[in-house]
Amino acid sequence: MPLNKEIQPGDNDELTRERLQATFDTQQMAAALWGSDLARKRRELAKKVDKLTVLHDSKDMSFMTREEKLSENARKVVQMFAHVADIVEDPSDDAEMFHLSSNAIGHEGHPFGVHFVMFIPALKAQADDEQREKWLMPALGLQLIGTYAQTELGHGTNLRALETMATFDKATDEFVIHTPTVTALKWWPGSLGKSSNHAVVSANLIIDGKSYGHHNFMVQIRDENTHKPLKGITVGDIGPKMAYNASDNGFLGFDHHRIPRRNMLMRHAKVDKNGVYTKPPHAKIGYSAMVHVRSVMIGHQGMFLGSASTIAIRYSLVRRQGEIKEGSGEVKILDYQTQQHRLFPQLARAYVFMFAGKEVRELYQKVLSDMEKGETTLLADLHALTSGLKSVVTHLCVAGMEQCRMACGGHGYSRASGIPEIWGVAVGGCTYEGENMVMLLQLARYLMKAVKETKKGKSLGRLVDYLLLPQDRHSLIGRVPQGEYGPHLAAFEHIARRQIFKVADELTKLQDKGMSKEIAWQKKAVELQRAARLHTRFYLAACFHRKVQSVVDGRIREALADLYHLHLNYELLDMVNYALEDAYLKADQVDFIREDMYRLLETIRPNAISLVDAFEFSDRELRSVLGRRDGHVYENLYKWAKESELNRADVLPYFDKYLKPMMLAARQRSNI
Ligand SMILES: CCCCCCCC/C=C\CCC/C=C/C(=O)SCCNC(=O)CCNC(=O)[C@H](O)C(C)(C)COP(=O)(O)OP(=O)(O)OC[C@H]1O[C@@H](n2cnc3c(N)ncnc32)[C@H](O)[C@@H]1OP(=O)(O)O
Ligand SMILES: Cc1cc2nc3c(=O)[nH]c(=O)nc-3n(C[C@H](O)[C@H](O)[C@H](O)COP(=O)(O)OP(=O)(O)OC[C@H]3O[C@@H](n4cnc5c(N)ncnc54)[C@H](O)[C@@H]3O)c2cc1C
Repeated sequence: MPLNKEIQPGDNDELTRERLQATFDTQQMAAALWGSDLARKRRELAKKVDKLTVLHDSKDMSFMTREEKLSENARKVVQMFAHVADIVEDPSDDAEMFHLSSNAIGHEGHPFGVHFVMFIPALKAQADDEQREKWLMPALGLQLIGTYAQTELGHGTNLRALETMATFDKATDEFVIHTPTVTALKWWPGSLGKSSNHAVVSANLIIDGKSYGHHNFMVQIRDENTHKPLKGITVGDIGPKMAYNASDNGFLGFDHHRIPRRNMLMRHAKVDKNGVYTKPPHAKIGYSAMVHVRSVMIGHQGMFLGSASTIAIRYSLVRRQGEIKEGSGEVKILDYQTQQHRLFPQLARAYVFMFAGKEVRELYQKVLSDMEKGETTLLADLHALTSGLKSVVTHLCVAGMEQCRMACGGHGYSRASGIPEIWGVAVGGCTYEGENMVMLLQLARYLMKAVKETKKGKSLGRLVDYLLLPQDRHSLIGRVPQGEYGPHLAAFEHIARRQIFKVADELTKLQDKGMSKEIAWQKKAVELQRAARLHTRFYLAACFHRKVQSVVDGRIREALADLYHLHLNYELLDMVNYALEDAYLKADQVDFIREDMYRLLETIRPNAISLVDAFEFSDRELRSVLGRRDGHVYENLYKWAKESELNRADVLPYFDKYLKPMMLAARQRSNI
């Protein structure tokens, strides 16, 4: 059977020749990346969106003001819901809906961004049956627009310091929601500024003067018809951001605003009409919407890096600059070893982040169904895993995307490349849903607990059972037959385990000297977050291994294995200092890793375009002139530049207003 190679009439010949070299079928690789069902659905929905002009951008968003962006994406999201039944197979499938929104709307935000990613998940996990009936159904039916208002101007990380109050008034059976200070203003919630009319609000529950910590409350903030803020509510937009500017992240204040008692989300924690409080089965069950987003972010971030890699690799096959052999003509920039070394490891990361995203979603679904039954044993594992992955993946994604941008030279800096916007959206992920450093320390807590269990000969679970294994003193990399990569994965494991035990021992020593647990933790915090990173990078490498092993088709497995082996080599070199510290690796082994990595760059080179084609991003979804599937970059860059708002007239008013009078005056002075 012929292999699918994504060749279409009118394509740039250079790219066609590249595509013909592929050793595998791109549609089968897409199935490995997305899952065969989702890959098929993506392909079909992209075709349908192409035909539905109401879903198309009315102009490039780079040339729009914020208000135009908000209005444009509100228009498109409404059209998207109006046509949803004709486009997707299952509107309740988050993954399919995400791809529809990615094609039709892009990633700059829209009024329902937080509605679907946090508001609804919060209701699903925390509202009781009656409350689900009251709010979840209307929310799913788009009768209201919700947001998730937790962060305040003064505090985002330290949730225990949130100041918004929900004081129970027994006499009226209501909560009084109040913002006591300026720092207590809710700040940042997506779509709050101008779009939402409801919010899940985190506030301190106070009953008879006693605080029970923050809980979630449903608050209507705007009138459903006039959209004006309700009495006692102040709400607005927090202003422009690095990116994500089609989202109206907002502020929100309450002046003794009253809501019924039953507006507290009461699936787990409860308050009855007498003010009697019932504790939830797990203290952090109210954090479930955050865990939900952290779990979806992994795959999304992989997709962002996949988009940037697609743009940079396709462009690097069109762009020619300089000669390798004098007189033999300018080469494609992807033929430079430095360009391959810059881009292929990012491509490999994009692949593994997408695989890890799938694994973590499966664990999330399991925990969610357990929670329905009041079972919370796996919550700590999920929290630890998502905290580490969220931090490592977002960090490596933005570092990788920056490599992609630089690899496109000057044109990468233009918004026409599409990279600045996706970079800006992805980098937000380092901060939202828990600042990365803070979340790494959450994982470190879990790892330190795991060490304690290990010392008793027990394991906390599958994610950390490698801590029970003995340490090898020396690596076998380069000491076993060429082509065996078991020792590479063992090196990730060794490095993580060693750092985890090292910092655990250091903490114990400090405490043995009389230092308090908290101060010892501070003294070792940098080392602790390193342990969390190394653990997560081991998890990612092991996840890549699991994926390669699971692929049945030989050609796909071989092409994926090349990426996997590159990943092992590149990441090991990135963290090689840890393996040199205890002489686990010797200098000749580091050289071996390097040489093997250079060999793999050459092996991957002929498959490069097909490895990015396999993401199957449509041009509409990619929104990049450089990353166009057909490779016709230059004529389209020129066309794009002509759309610039500055080109609407040959002479703009500021010339006559400022520059001309200055030059005239200067000329007059020089004539005197
Ligand atoms: C259809 C799909 C469309 C998708 C479209 C996607 C586009 C979307 C784009 C953008 C959307 C952006 C949306 C962004 C939203 C937000 O940012 S919402 C706000 C998020 N805020 C945070 O993440 C705050 C971070 N802070 C915290 O989570 C916590 O404060 C903390 C740092 C974890 C500490 O909490 P706390 O002080 O309460 O707890 P500790 O005392 O430190 O720890 C006590 C123990 O609890 C354990 N713990 C903490 N959290 C959890 C949890 N979630 N689950 C389980 N266990 C938890 C912690 O580990 C401690 O355990 P131990 O005592 O055993 O060690
Ligand atoms: C694009 C975007 C969208 C958002 N959407 C929402 C939303 O929909 N709803 C919502 O409620 N919020 C939202 N947020 C807010 C977001 O969740 C918070 O900004 C985030 O949790 C970080 O909190 P912070 O801003 O208080 O940072 P800070 O905690 O002030 O962090 C500043 C620095 O202090 C360090 N630090 C803080 N605490 C510790 C610690 N314990 N140990 C070590 N270092 C520490 C951090 O590592 C960081 O370097 C959004 C934010 C962004 C950027």
